[in-house]
Amino acid sequence: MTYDFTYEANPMRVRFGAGSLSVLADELDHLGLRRVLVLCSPSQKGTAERIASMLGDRCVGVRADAVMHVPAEVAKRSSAEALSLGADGCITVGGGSSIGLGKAIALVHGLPIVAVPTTYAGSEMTPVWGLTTDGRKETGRDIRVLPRSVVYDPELTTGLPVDISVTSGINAVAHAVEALYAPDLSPIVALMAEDGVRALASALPAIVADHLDPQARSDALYGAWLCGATLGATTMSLHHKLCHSLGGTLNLPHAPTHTVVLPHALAFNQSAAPGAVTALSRALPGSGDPATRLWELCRGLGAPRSLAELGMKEKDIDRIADDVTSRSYGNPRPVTREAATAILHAAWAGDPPTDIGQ
Ligand SMILES: NC(=O)c1ccc[n+]([C@@H]2O[C@H](COP(=O)([O-])OP(=O)(O)OC[C@H]3O[C@@H](n4cnc5c(N)ncnc54)[C@H](O)[C@@H]3O)[C@@H](O)[C@H]2O)c1
Ligand SMILES: O=C(O)CCC(=O)CC(=O)O
Repeated sequence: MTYDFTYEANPMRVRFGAGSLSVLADELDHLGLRRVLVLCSPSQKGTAERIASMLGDRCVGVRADAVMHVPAEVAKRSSAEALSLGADGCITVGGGSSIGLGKAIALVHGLPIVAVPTTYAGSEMTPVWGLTTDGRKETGRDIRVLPRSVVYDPELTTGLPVDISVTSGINAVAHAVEALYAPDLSPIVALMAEDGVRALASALPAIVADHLDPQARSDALYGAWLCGATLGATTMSLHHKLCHSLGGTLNLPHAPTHTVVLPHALAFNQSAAPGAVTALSRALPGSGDPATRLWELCRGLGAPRSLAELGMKEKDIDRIADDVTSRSYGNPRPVTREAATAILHAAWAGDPPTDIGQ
């Protein structure tokens, strides 16, 4: 094989292990942080308060108003609070919504983030921020929003409901799938992507069988770390653009939307991404092409199958197709308005994935 690639490692520390929440204060010492604000979603307030009491007077407050897709007004309010409390950093505990709020604050005030992820979304591994203003979600890259330290404690994920575990796990798989056909893929990222998919594809059925299974929870979080790192290292394509448009414009739930759309976007791209097909065929169980294997895996996990069941109306297909074809991004196959409409229609209806346009 002839290699030709660029790879840039993201500067951050990772502490991984059951019970590793106990090293959080060490991480603050390492970064020289003395006055941190803890951010979380409303349902994670208990964990956030536990962290606040562990940290004592090094914690200046808990803010529990993180919500999906980071509405600009929530970001503005939390930034003002961080400033007025004199915070020198933020701890984000929870999923991508909490980390997204920390990133919005970091983008404006440069406050460093220590992330404690409790879903598999992978935002903690990326310099990618997202912000929704007037129903349009914008994303961008800025190294200031990359968490400086990430504490992965699988024990904090045992309470993650099985349905969220499943969809969040497939959200992670989506990062690895699109990394495998990204224009800026490198060999090390390909290894991470394949192993991340393998880890999640074996851990998720075990979590569905027993959500307290410590090995499965550890394997799933390990897979989420790898998949998140691939998102941080590469440029995402059609699948992520479709999901951002569906989430930002129609406020569809992030991880379930990824779960429904991924087999269809992959089915469309497979013929133009032979390397991704080979890697995914090694990593995913079952037989047939990777899109079909993924569809079958999701079926076995009891995941949602259609955008209709997530609340999307058929009449919205045209609007989203217009939006994704008006944006510019790389994709292994050119995306026509007709193809975008057909992919969205199949995902809306919950049809099995087929190679639209062949
Ligand atoms: N910028 C990036 O790189 C990136 C990557 C992935 C996702 N995201 C963003 O992250 C958001 C979605 O993240 P998400 O899917 O993690 O959803 P989320 O953070 O909204 O979490 C989903 C729900 O699960 C709850 N929850 C989280 N951890 C829990 C636990 N251990 N036990 C019980 N409940 C728990 C949360 O409180 C919330 O109600 C979206 O806004 C998405 O755009 C960003
Ligand atoms: O919405 C964001 O913050 C960016 C999200 C992203 O690129 C990964 C995802 O859609 O899961």
